[in-house]
Amino acid sequence: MEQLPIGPSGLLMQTDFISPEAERELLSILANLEWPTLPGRRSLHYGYTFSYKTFGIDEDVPFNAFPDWLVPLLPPYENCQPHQVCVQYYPPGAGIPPHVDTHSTYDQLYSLSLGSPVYMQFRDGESGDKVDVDLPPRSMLQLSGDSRLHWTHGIRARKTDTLADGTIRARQDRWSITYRWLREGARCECGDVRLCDTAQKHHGIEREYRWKKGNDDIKETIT
Ligand SMILES: O=C(O)CCC(=O)C(=O)O
Ligand SMILES: [Fe+2]
Repeated sequence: MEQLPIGPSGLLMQTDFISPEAERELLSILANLEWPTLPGRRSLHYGYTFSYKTFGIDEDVPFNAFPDWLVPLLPPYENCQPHQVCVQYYPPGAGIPPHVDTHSTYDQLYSLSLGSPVYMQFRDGESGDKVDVDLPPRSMLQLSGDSRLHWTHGIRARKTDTLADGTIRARQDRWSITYRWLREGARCECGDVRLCDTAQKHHGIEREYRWKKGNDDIKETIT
């Protein structure tokens, strides 16, 4: 993994995490999965299920084992397998609102991009800085440090991205595989009252949860 020269600190990428042939095979497997019939972004979940009551894992739902095709795609950088994996499909024009993945619940966070390249936007709510990071297909992205905790990330819902040289790039179908590990003790110590649910709880801040269709473990942040 290499630190990206742009964006918040802690943003690491490994390009060509899989070969173009492996990507082609994978996309034919994904095409045959039973996706929810929704307009816009669609998600499938493996591993543990998120609980809206405890904001941790739902102890009542058994671990949904990783299918064979997913196992070789698990990031090899951590000392255990992820606790939760979310496979998402974005038709052209679909995005994901700016958010941080829940601090208290999740620790490490990785995402593998497949299909269309897309710009992911990182935002620092404090300074107002926005940075567009191009996610090439077959790249593995790690969000750690500031990029994980103190900047939001999201994908604008639009059909094109305008590149740095002014070229307009049409979006095609995109898939991503997001990997999450549970945070030990389910408490985050970062103290960021804007974005951290643990810090907000300490300060008695009532948060407004807005659950997302098809990707329910993500909530809108209060930037
Ligand atoms: O599609 C992606 O690459 C990332 C999606 C995301 O931010 C998430 O699932 O939390
Ligand atoms: Fe996310």
